[in-house]
Amino acid sequence: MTRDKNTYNKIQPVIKRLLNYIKPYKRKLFSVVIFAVCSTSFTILSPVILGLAVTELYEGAVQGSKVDLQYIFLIICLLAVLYLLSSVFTYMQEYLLIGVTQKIIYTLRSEVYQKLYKLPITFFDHTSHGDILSRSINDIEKINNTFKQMISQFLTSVISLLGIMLIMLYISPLITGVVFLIIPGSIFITKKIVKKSQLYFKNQQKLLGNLNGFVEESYTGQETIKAFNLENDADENFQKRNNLLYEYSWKAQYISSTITPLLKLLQNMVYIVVCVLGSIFVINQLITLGNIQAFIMYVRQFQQPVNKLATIMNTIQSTIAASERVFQLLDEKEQPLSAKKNADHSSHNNEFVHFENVSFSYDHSSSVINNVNLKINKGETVAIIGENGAGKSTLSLLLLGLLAPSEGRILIGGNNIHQIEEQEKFELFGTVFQENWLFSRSIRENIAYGSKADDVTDEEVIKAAELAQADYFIRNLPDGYNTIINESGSNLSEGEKQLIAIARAVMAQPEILVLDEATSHVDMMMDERIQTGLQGLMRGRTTFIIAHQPSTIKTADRIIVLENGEIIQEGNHDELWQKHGYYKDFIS
Ligand SMILES: Nc1ncnc2c1ncn2[C@@H]1O[C@H](COP(=O)(O)OP(=O)(O)OP(=O)(O)O)[C@@H](O)[C@H]1O
Repeated sequence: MTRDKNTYNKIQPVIKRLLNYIKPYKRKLFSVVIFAVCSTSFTILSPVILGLAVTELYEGAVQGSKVDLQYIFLIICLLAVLYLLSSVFTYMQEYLLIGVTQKIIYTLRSEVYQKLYKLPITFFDHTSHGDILSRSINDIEKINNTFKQMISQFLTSVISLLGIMLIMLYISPLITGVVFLIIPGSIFITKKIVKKSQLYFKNQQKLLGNLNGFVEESYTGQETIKAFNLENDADENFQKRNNLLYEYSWKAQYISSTITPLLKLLQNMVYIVVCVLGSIFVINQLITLGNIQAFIMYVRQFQQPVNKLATIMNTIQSTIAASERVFQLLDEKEQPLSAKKNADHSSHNNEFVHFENVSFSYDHSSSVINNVNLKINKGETVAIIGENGAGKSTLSLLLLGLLAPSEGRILIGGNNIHQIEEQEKFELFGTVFQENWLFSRSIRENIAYGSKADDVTDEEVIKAAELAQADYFIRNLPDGYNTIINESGSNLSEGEKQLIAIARAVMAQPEILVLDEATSHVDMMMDERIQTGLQGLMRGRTTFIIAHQPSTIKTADRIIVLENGEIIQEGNHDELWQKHGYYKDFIS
C-alpha cells in the first residue's frame, strides 16, 4: 500500500469520529445549513440582478433607447434588501455554529480530563507530562480554533460553488464548460499538496508535545540543572528540539501555502479565456453585455470558494493531526473498572488481606514482584523492609489497586481489589507516601479531603492535625488553616507536606492504613512525636508500613523482608532476630 493511501486511510476514521461529536447537534446543524443556503444564495443572485441594470443602461446609452430609471432604482432597492437579508442569515448561521462547536470542544475537554483519571498509573510513567498537557490543552485548542471556521467555510464554499455553477450554466453552458476545466486541475494540485504536508503537520504536533515535555522537565528540575551546571547542556538540548520543530513547522506551512498561488495562476488563465470568449459572444450578439458582466463576476466569485476549499484543506490537516492525537489519548487502555458494589469486606476466616501468587512487571518483561503470597489478619501491623528497588512501594501500590498484578490476585475480605467500587476503595484505605500530592486549596480543605463525611468541622480538622503534629506549624503560618497551598505545594517543605498528608489519613479513619516512608522528610524529634500519634491511629487497623526506622519496624506484628520482589524472610521481631539474615543485619 502506498504512503498516500495510508495517510487517507488514517484520516477517514478521524473525520468519522469528529462527525460523531456533531451527531447530537444534527437539528441545529440542519438550521445552520438552511441559513447558509439562504445567505449564500442571496449573495450569489446579486450579479444577475446587477446585470439587469447594466443591460438596461447599455441599451439606453449605446442603442439610444430610453433608460428606465425607476426600473434601475427598483433593482438597487432589491439588491440592498438581498444584501441585508444575507447578512442576517450569516449572523444566524455563525451564532448557531459557535454554540455547537463550543459544546463539542467542551465535551472533548471533559472527556480528556475524565480519561486522565481512568488511566493506569503506569501510563504516566511512559508518557511525558508535557505530551499529555500538549494533547489535552494545545491539541484541543487547535481543534477549538479551527473547527467552527472549517464547518462554516466548508458549507458556504460548497453552497456557493453549486449555486454559481447553476447560474453560470444558465447564462452560457459553453463558457461554463471552459471554466469547469479548473475543477480537476484544482483538485489535482490540492490533493498532491495536502498529502505531502499532512505528514509534516502530524510531526509538528508531536514535536510540540515533545518540546513541552522538555520545558516542563527543565522547569521542575531547575535546581538540579543549576546545581550541576547543566544550563548549557539543557539549552543545547532545547535548541535541538526547537530547531526540529522549526524545520517541521516551516515545511508544513510552506508546502501547504503553495496551494494558493498555484490555484491563482490556474484561475487567472481561465479568466483570460472567459474574457476573450465573452467579448466574441457579445460582439456576435449571442449574449447580453449585462449577462457577460455577471458571468465574469461569477468567474471571480467561483474562484473564491475553490480557494477557500483549498485553504480549508490546510486547516483540516492540522485539525485532523490534533484530533488524532486527542483520540489516541482517549483510546488509551484504562485501568480496569471496579464494578462490584457494596462488597462485603468482613472476611469469612481471619484473613483480611490476601496476596495470592502475585507477580507484577512494569514493562511486561522483567518481574518486579515475584509470586508473593501473603495472608494478613484484620488489625495486624505489617512492616515491609528491603533494599532500595526491592519492590516495597510497588507492593503497596498493588495493594491499593493502583497497579494491576500481571499474575495472581489481591483479595480484601475475600473480594478482588479490582472489583471493589472506587468509593468503597477510597473509604477502605488511608495512605501517606514519601511524596504527597496536595491540592492547591487551603490546608483545612486538604486535611478535610481525607474524611468520608460531607461536613467536616474545624474541630475535627484541628484534632487530626494535632495528632499528626501538624497543628503547631500550621498555626504559625500567616493564614493558619486558611493558607492556600501553591500549585505543586511549593510553599511548604516536604516534611510539612507529609504532616498534612498524615493529618489527612487521620481524618479518613480507614480500615487499612498504608504508610510508605510516611515520615522520611521529618526530623528525628518530630518523627518520634509522630510515631506516638501514628501508634494511636494504627491501633485496631490493618497497617502496612514501609519504613527505615528500626523502632517502628520492631513493634510491627509481622515483618516482611523483600529481595528482588520476593519474600525472603517473614516473622515478628523476636523470630527474625534469632535468625541470621537481612533483618538481623538491618537492625544491628
Ligand atoms: N514506574 C515505574 N516504572 C518502571 N519501573 C519502576 C517504576 N517504579 C519502580 N520501578 C522499578 O521497580 C523496582 C521496584 O521499585 P520500588 O519503588 O517498588 O522499590 P522500593 O523497594 O520501594 O525502593 P525504595 O526503597 O528505593 O523506594 C525498581 O527496580 C524500580 O526501578
